[in-house]
Order: sequence, then structure tokens, then C-alpha cells
Amino acid sequence: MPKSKNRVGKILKDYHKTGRKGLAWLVDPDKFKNAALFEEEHAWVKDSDLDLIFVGGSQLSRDNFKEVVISLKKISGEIPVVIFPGSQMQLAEEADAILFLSLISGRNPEYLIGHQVLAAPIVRKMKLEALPTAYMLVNEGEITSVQYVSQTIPLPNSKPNLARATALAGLYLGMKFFYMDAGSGAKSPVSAEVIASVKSVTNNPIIVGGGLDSLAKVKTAYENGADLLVIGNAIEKNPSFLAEVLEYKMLLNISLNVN
Ligand SMILES: CC(C)=CCC/C(C)=C/CC/C(C)=C/CC/C(C)=C/COP(=O)(O)OP(=O)(O)O
Ligand SMILES: O=P(O)(O)OC[C@@H](O)CO
Ligand SMILES: [Mg+2]
Repeated sequence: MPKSKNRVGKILKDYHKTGRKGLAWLVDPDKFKNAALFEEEHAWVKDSDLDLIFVGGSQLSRDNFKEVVISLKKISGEIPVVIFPGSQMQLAEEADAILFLSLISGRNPEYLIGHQVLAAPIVRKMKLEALPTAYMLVNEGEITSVQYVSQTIPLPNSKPNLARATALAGLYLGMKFFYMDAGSGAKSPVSAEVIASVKSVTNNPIIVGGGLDSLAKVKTAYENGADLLVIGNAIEKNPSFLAEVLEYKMLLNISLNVN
């Protein structure tokens, strides 16, 4: 399918308008093994109720980003493949869009604006749809890969007012999407209070990820205002979890009458 202008942005804004809940599966290129086997095992994905495929990692120790995106495009059908970049190195023209992140919970200029300046001309050349995204790490106590790599302190899960003020700053800076991340594999996901407090100040789509490894955690995040959930590690550990969450989301959307 040819890239159409603002397609992914429209999908995300639609969740907010209709109340429909979405799911993104995060594929980590560092853990990607055999392309042919991956494509065979995931041939069902294009016919599923999955909303988006995210691709990215905080480390990227392997030079396979483009290859992974090409494989994902083969199994995704109409489902958009969106880059979730850990750095300006993670770009591929085959993708449909990029979360143009600024890590506004931190105070590291490289992750606030540095990577973005290096990436911007390439994003333009590749004609990727850029999604201006306020990226906030929310965690208390654990050191996750993203924290370590970005050398930033996350917002505390127990201080919803700080998250709210940070999101408001993002909003006034013109950011259109809000991504709260507890960090990959986090023991505790972003708290209900933090999600709800950010939701209370913006009508823009809210993305939540990090440590969502049970249907109970998925339910809490959706109920407190997440429009799109992102799951990576729990699916790596147990591939059938993706189908379980998709089933849960479908039933939830039917019960909300927004399917
Ligand atoms: C190029 C642009 C616009 C921005 C890139 C630079 C920024 C601001 C990045 C945000 C901070 C960061 C390092 C995000 C990485 C997010 C990500 C893809 C995490 C995926 O999880 P991993 O941390 O790789 O998980 P594992 O530790 O489980 O492998
Ligand atoms: O791997 P998990 O813990 O699902 O986290 C997904 C993503 O939000 C991490 O940046
Ligand atoms: Mg990784």
C-alpha cells in the first residue's frame, strides 16, 4: 500500500474520538533472528485485529534495522509499521511512520532535541509520516534500558501531578501524541493515577507501554485512559499473549460499542 499522508496520525486520533482501544506490538530488532521463519510464523498477523506494529530498541547492537522493517512489511498487510526509535540510527524508508519522540521527562539535550535534528532531514527524504510525540518515562526504582541509555531520571509513578505538568508542557509545545512508558520489561507499569492525570489535561491520543504482561494490567491501562497500548517483552516470552490481548481488546471494543 502506498504511504498516504497522515494515515497513522488519523488512526491514533480516531481512537480518541470514538473511544476505541488499540494495540501495538513492539518488535525489537536486537532480538530478531531468522527472517524467513519469522515471516512464516507470523503470516496470520495481517488478518488480525492488531492496530499497529512498532519497531525499535533502546540499544540496537545489530545492523539489521532495514531488514527487520522489510520483514514486518511482508506480514503486516494493511497494518501500519511505525518506527519507535531509540536513536537517529533507526530509520528505514519502508516503514509507514515514525514516532518523532522527544524525551520530555528527562533533561538530556541529546534526547530532547539532538537525535531529532540529525534524524529530521532523513525522515523528510524518506517521506516518513512524523508523529510529534511527547515521550515520558514513568517508573519508580528500577533502572530500565531506556533510562540507562538516555541517562535520564523517570517521572515517579506516585506523583501524578509531576506527570500532568510535564504533559501540559508537551501540549503547549504543540506535541500531538503522548507516550507514557514504564520501560521495557518494567515490573510495575505506568500507574492508573498517572495515566488518568495526563488524560485529564489532553484530548490527544495517549499511548502507554512498559511491563504490560497480564490482562489485568492491560485492563487497568485501558480503563484509566490509554487509547493505544504497546506490548513487547511479554509477547517475546509468551507469543500466544499477543492473541490473548487481541481477543480481550476485541471484546472490550464490542462492549464499548466501538468495534
Ligand atoms: C530519531 C528520533 C526522533 C528520536 C530518537 C531519540 C529519542 C528521543 C529516544 C527516546 C529514548 C529511547 C532510548 C527510546 C527507546 C525506546 C524503545 C524502542 C524501547 C524498546 O525497548 P528496549 O529498551 O530496547 O527493550 P529491551 O531492554 O527489552 O531490549
Ligand atoms: O517490552 P514491554 O515491557 O512490553 O514495553 C514496551 C515498550 O513500551 C517499551 O518501551
Ligand atoms: Mg532492546
